Amino acid sequence: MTDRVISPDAALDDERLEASIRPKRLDEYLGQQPVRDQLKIFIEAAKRRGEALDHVLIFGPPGLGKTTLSHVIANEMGVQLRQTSGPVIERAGDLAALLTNLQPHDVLFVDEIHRLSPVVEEVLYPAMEDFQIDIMIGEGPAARSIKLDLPPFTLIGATTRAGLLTGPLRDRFGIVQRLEFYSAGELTDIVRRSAKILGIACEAEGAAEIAKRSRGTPRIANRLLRRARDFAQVMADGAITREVADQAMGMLKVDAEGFDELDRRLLRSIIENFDGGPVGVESLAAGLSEERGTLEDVIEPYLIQQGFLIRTARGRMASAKAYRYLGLRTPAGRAGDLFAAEAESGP
Ligand SMILES: Nc1ncnc2c1ncn2[C@@H]1O[C@H](COP(=O)(O)OP(=O)(O)OP(=O)(O)O)[C@@H](O)[C@H]1O
Ligand SMILES: [Mg+2]
Repeated sequence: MTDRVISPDAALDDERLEASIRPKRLDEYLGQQPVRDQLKIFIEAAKRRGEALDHVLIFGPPGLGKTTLSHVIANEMGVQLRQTSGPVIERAGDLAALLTNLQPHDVLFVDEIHRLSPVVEEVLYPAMEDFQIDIMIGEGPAARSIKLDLPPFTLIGATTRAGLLTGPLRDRFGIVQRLEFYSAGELTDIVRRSAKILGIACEAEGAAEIAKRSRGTPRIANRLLRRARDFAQVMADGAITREVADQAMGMLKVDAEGFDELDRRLLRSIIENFDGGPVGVESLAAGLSEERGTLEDVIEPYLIQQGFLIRTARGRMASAKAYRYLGLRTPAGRAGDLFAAEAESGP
């Protein structure tokens, strides 16, 4: 895993500071309006009926707020949250122990739920559907299976890509929420909120500058805010103005699009080594010495969302926007040429 300032993966110092700025209630959870609107209703309805909330599947790229949202849901429901993750639950017995220790209506949060073993998944199905599990007692010919009743609970599963889940598991979630990249306006609000909590002097324009370069990701926005604070304290008078934010980002080599060296290398590699694509994800990953999963989960989604990268059935292609971004001429017949032609014929 690359160590880069705009990595959406959590770093150690993130973990500590994030605890203080992580939203606890739905109205502190900024952006993701459709998700919030829906959950508000589902939570209210479940509470009025005195039931556990239906199982929730949350998916979206790293750092967009899946874990945060799970805690928010438990808080709003007024229940405890137990946290685990797919790879940690090795045996069916581990899952049984977790489930039988829940209080009625509690949330069991399973991060990286796409990494559950098939055996554990089998146990999960009746637990989710009927609040029952079958466990084996004893071994050999004396072994027998007994049914245990579970308290009604809510399973919240998080994953970076819903496509990695098996069909039967996915079907057992009543509520499926997809998190989208945040707009610059939403991220500005998030930066301002975090600055306030951390006691950082940050002007509105400084916050906007940080937001623009955060790859649509709150975790990155909060991290860039802290780096801008360092810069402001040492190189300026402590306040994060637009200029200070701009200089700090320049020093960190995060450009105006929020891209760093790795993004640029990826786009340049497609163009220079693979003739603009299409190129298969494996070849691309090998060329960059990155893991395929990192490429697909961490680097690509934002480049695709922003229209720099196109995913086709035959592989990845650099768009005309990518050529322009790198200051290269767009070859004829490239996707998005229309825009390039318009842009070039302008004043
Ligand atoms: N909607 C939001 N409003 C304000 N801050 C947010 C929001 N979503 C996330 N954050 C901030 O971003 C940080 C990262 O979010 P979180 O850890 O929930 O991401 P994640 O999707 O679980 O990432 P991963 O895939 O790495 O587990 C949180 O600590 C929180 O401070
Ligand atoms: Mg998480």
